[in-house]
Amino acid sequence: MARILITSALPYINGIKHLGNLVGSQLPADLFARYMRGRGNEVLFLCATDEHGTPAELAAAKAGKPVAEYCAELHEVQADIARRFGLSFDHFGRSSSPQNHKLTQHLAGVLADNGLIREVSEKQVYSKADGRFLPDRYIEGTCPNCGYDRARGDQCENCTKQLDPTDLIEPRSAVSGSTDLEVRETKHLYLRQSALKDDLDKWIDSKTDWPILTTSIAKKWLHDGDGLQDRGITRDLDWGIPVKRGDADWPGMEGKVFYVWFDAPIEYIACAAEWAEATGNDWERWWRTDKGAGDVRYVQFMGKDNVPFHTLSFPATLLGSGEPWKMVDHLKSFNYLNYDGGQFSTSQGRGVFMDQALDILPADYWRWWLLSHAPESSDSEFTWENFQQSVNKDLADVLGNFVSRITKFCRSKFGETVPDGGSYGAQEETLIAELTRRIRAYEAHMDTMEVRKSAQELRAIWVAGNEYLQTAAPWATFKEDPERAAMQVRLGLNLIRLYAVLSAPFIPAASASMLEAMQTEDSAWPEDVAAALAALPGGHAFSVPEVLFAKITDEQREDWESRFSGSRP
Ligand SMILES: Nc1ncnc2c1ncn2[C@@H]1O[C@H](COP(=O)(O)OP(=O)(O)OP(=O)(O)O)[C@@H](O)[C@H]1O
Ligand SMILES: [Zn+2]
Repeated sequence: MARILITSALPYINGIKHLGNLVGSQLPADLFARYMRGRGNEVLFLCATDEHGTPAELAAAKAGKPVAEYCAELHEVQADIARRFGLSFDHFGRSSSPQNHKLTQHLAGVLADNGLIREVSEKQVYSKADGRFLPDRYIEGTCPNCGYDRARGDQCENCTKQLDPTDLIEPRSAVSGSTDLEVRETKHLYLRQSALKDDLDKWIDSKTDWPILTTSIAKKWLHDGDGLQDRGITRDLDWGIPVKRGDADWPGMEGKVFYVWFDAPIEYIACAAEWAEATGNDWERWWRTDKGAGDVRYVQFMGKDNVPFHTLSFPATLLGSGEPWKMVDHLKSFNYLNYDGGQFSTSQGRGVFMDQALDILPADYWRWWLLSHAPESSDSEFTWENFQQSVNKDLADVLGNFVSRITKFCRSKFGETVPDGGSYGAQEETLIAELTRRIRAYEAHMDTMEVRKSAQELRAIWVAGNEYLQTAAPWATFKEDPERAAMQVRLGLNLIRLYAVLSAPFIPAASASMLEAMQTEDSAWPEDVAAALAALPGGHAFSVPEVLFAKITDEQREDWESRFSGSRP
């Protein structure tokens, strides 16, 4: 039994996530966690809301709530939706937790002790009306390059020119619109990533099995231009983790907080401490190599935009601390899922959001489509037509139909118990050989987190059962050779249990219904396929389940297509 630590990129707090966020992080992480548990491994699967930073403050202001209250509420909203999507976190924490405050301050202190933090004096725009410093993207004005009047302080989105806030003509606060701005001097802490460049480079080079998407992004940031740059890890904000050096105050840093990208990944560790406190477990045996984490395999899941922070910044924090923290072993990254000819966008409310998805269909329909179309080797696109086709074909016609046919046929000829009698012939031996080959291939793809290939193989496993049923045709056999038909039906009913076990990582609710219909709690992984297909013996009672997957009609598709064509209110 292996020990596997799994984290998903932390969903940001300022709203409900869209299907792109889901398939780029939490959902494939859940697939892997469920699979690894199914194989009998010890798994710790962690996720949390990422709660600090300016966007959270502004979203709270818009909602007319204090930011702490807003975050607490949105955390509950996200936790509830995650549960309804079947995301099987062992703990869903919060980056604002006391555990994360303590650990973030501790790591900053140790980095400073190791000479890896320097103080930098900077000029930043201060808005008197708002009573705060404004991050670049919250300053708007006219672009000096093209004259666009809503250019942001970091970039003009009209002509794409990169800007500094001081380049803008007639700058104003994007928060209040106030033009009463001034440039003030302020001091910040920088993490000396450049000093860790060679160590990081060596560490990345030792990861020979990482996706090219992951290593190419890391290498680009390490070597392009002047190479890896030092990074500011503090901000002039109210909401966040106060800058402290361990337990001690940090002279000159009063009133400042750590930058959200410094504390968010540290929450992966703090989240385990939250879990330990809630459950009485020991978190250090998952995270400290001097305290039992030496045999842990740690896998992270995220979309491509998060890769630099996970391959460079967070490892710089851990390596630089000189403490025996567990470092990531495998980093699975994803390209983007797009929505119907454009991009998913939280700020523009474009696409389908997790709560809306669950309003129209159960989680398994979405889980199957999203995972079987995961944006692995390139970006992929959600269209309603493709969604309808895949769901109807794979889930309704192949898997659902198989379950319905075999259970209903058995009930009509043998009653609701697994029939006795008959023995395997050549056809059954061939099927078992094919299933064995395919299940071993499925395991290999799941082990290496090849999400689409895993889905393809699982579908092929379902198809093999359907084809067997079609050619064995127990309804025809029954007339001449009822014993043989009994054996065919018994095999078919056992296939339902086998499918439930294999499919659980993708479609956990449907799998549970299948096991319930088969009246069994035996969800042992089929190491030996022939033995697995004898798990339900003659005489075992079962029931005919409700329709597992209903087909999506053209009317439904058209209705949803128009309902989700604009932006979320
Ligand atoms: N369209 C997408 N397809 C796949 N993954 C995505 C997509 N958009 C974001 N992600 C990933 O979703 C995860 C959660 O992201 P987060 O909550 O920070 O939202 P985000 O990146 O700000 O997205 P958005 O700007 O659309 O709100 C991250 O790992 C991110 O890389
Ligand atoms: Zn411009």
